[in-house]
Amino acid sequence: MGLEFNRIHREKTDRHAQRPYFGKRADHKLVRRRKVQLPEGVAPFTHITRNERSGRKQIKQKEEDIVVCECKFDFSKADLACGERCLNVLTSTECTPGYCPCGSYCKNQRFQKSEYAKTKLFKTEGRGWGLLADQNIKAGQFIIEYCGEVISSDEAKERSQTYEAEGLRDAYIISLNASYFIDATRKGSLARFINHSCQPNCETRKWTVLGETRVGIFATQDISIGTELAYDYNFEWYGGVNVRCLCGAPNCSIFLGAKSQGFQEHNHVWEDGDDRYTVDEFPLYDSAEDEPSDKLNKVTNSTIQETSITVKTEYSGLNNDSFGYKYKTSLSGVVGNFKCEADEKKEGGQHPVVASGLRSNNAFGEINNGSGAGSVKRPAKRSPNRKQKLSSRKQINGKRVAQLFASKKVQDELIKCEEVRSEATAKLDSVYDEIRPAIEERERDSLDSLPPSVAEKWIEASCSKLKADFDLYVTVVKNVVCPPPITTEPEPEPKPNPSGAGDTENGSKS
Ligand SMILES: C[S@@+](CC[C@H](N)C(=O)[O-])C[C@H]1O[C@@H](n2cnc3c(N)ncnc32)[C@H](O)[C@@H]1O
Repeated sequence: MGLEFNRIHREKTDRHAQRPYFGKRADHKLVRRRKVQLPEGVAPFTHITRNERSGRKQIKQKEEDIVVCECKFDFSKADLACGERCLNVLTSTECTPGYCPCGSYCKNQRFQKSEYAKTKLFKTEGRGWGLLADQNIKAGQFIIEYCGEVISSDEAKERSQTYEAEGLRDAYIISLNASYFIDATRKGSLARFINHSCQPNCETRKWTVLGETRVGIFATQDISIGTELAYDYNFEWYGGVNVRCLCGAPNCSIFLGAKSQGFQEHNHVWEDGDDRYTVDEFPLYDSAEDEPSDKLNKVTNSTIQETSITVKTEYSGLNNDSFGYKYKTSLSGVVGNFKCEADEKKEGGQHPVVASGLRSNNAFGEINNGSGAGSVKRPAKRSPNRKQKLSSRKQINGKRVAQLFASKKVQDELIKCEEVRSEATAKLDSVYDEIRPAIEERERDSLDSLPPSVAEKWIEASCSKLKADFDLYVTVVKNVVCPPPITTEPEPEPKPNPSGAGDTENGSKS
């Protein structure tokens, strides 16, 4: 039964490869706006479940860039369709409707279908609104997408200044990649209410969905109903006000951004690793509710009622002076960045997000690239004179090194390696020139991943170059450590002397 379905389904999928079978229905779902009930006192914003790009249409994924997984659908295990072993899941890429062998049973379209966990807004002590789990959540579970308006870094900078001037205390700008940000201030999902914690129970991860990069909040541990959701903003501090972190965790860094290099360079941090900082010279934001709160404790309904009274105090007490902003970075107008520092060691390629917080800091930072087929690291930007720069970099020159060896055999071997390496370098440069339009197109569209067809070419050329480098270095080391034995050339045989000169009397040669 399972096999039979598989065959039929595959045919159906293939037949519709030209025009995705589920495409229309799925697209229709994508633009749906969900109504959410917001508690009284929440500043108005438009709730969306899909990122919006001002003045631009959604990107249409090219057919050649669709990555089809190799899952085999089995009716008797329909629940496992595109589970954790699905190639797309492993590479943080969602399956494309109409192309997945599991068809409508595919479980790997969580962003597309907005398969969020149940959550609820509540009022925290001193940290504004927060989001709590309204159901038990399993470790690794997708909780919600961080949706908002996708904007350029220039736009983010401008908006950040405007929000600050308007006296907006909380900020909701996170970075999507080097050039783009998600601003959830005016339009966003409930993820915008998730607070920072130094001991979080969630994290952000980037996924490639229909060719676009999107950010989701995932549970890092089992979370029971009623617990506040929090992730580590991993922000960068660029100067200005030092803001107290009210997460209440035992390992709390005390100030938002305290772990960042900017903060540590600017403030005196005790060298023995003590988490105390001198703050005398810096304006310190003290909210009315400056006491650390028990952030991840279960929140009962009565707490929600009680704390909602605090809101008014907090917002009415808003004083622009308390921010005392100084601008230190090239991103002028930015108080402090909530900069993401991706921790690539974590499972599945984690992608901490930069959250901007006017209550504390405005944010600009960068999420690292994702991993996987759909999100291969973009080759670093090359300047026009990159080739020149490359060649001026200190590198072993195989031909020159060859001259240092006495053995002709070693010299030839090194010269050969050097030639292979030069070819690989030239090939890499030409591949880069070839794929540059695709890279630029992706950058314009705020994608930090390359289409697989382009990425494959780049990876192949990069690997050849790396191998050529490696071979050259290994050859040098090998011959330094174990030089071939120096053999003295055998003496040439003397030519027979027709005149007999040089022959001794007894016939032996002299
Ligand atoms: C993305 S918003 C989170 C939602 C916000 N609490 C609200 O009421 O809309 C980020 C802002 O929340 C506040 N915040 C988040 N975590 C905090 C923490 N651990 N300590 C102090 N303030 C925090 C900061 O003002 C920050 O700018």
